[in-house]
Amino acid sequence: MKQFLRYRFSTVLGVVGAGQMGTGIAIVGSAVAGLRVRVVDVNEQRLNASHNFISKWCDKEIQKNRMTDQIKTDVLQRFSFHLQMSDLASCDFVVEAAPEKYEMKAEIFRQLIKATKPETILASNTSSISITKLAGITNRPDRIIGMHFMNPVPVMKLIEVIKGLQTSQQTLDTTLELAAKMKKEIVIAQDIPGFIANRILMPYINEAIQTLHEGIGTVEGIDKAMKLGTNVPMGPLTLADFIGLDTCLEIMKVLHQDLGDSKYRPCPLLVNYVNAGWLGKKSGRGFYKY
Ligand SMILES: NC(=O)c1ccc[n+]([C@@H]2O[C@H](COP(=O)([O-])OP(=O)(O)OC[C@H]3O[C@@H](n4cnc5c(N)ncnc54)[C@H](O)[C@@H]3O)[C@@H](O)[C@H]2O)c1
Repeated sequence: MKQFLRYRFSTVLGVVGAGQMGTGIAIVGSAVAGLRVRVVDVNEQRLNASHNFISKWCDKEIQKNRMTDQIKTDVLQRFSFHLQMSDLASCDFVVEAAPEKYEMKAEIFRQLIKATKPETILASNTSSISITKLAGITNRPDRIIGMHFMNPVPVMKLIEVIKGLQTSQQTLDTTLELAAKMKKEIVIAQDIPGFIANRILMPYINEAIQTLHEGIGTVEGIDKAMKLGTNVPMGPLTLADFIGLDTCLEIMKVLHQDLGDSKYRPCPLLVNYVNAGWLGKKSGRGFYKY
C-alpha cells in the first residue's frame, strides 16, 4: 500500500484557482513536495500573476540562501499553467482553491469529475463549505476531502484536514501523506460548518468589525488592543484585509445559514465594504489602504 501511495505522489498535483491560496498551494507542491503541478484558472491574468509571484518567491528564497538558482529552475520547470479543466486529466490529486461560493465550487467539482481519472482524489481548500455536500454531487464521494491550507501557505505550518461523511480511510491516508510531503502539520476536523479554525476565527473577526461599526474603537485602536493585549502577530482587521473581506463574508454566511444561529450574523459594515469592492489587500483597500 505504502509503495502504491508513494508512486502516486511521484506524479502530478492539480490546483484549481490561481489566487493567493492556489498559488501558495502550488508553491509547496513544487518547491517542498517536489511534485509536478498543473494550475488551472479561468482568468489568464491571474495565471500570469501567479507565475510571476512564484518566480519572485523563489528569488526571495535565493536571497535568504534557502534556494539555489538551479533549484529555482527545477521548481519552475515542474509548473504548467492552463485555462481548461481538461488539462488536469493526468493529475492524481487535485486541490480546488476557487472563491468561497458553494455553487461555484459545485460546478468546478462537476467539471473535475469529467476531467480527471476515476481514482483521482479531489480536495477542496474551502474555509467553511460542507465537504459532504460537495461530495454528494459527485460519483466518487469516497475520494472527496477537505484540505484547508492556512494563509500564506508557504509560511503557515498547518493544514486542517476535513473528512466528509463518505470520505474513505484510503483517501484520508493519501491526503495525510501528501501533507507530510509538503512538510505540514495536520489537524483533523469534523465536517461541521467552519470546521475548527474558522468556527473560532471568523466570529472573532466579525466581532472586531462590529466593534468598529458601533464606534467602540478606531481601526488602529481595535488592532492595537488585540495585538498587544492578546499577543497575536496581527490585529483582527489587518488579518481580515489579508484574508480578503469577500472570503470573510462568505464564511460568515455559511456559519449563519448552516448553523442557524443569529450569533453568526455577518456585520452590516462587512457587507457594505464587500458591496463597495473594498476587499482588503487584494483590491488595494479594505480597513486599510494598500
Ligand atoms: N484567503 C485566505 O486567507 C484563505 C485561507 C484559507 C482558505 N481559503 C479558501 O481558499 C479559497 C480561495 O481563496 P483565495 O483567497 O485564494 O481567493 P482568490 O480570490 O485570491 O482566488 C480565487 C481564484 O479562483 C479563480 N477562479 C474563479 N472561478 C474559477 C473557476 N471556475 N475555475 C478556476 N478558477 C476559478 C479566480 O480567477 C481567482 O484567481 C476559498 O475557498 C477560501 O475560502 C482562503
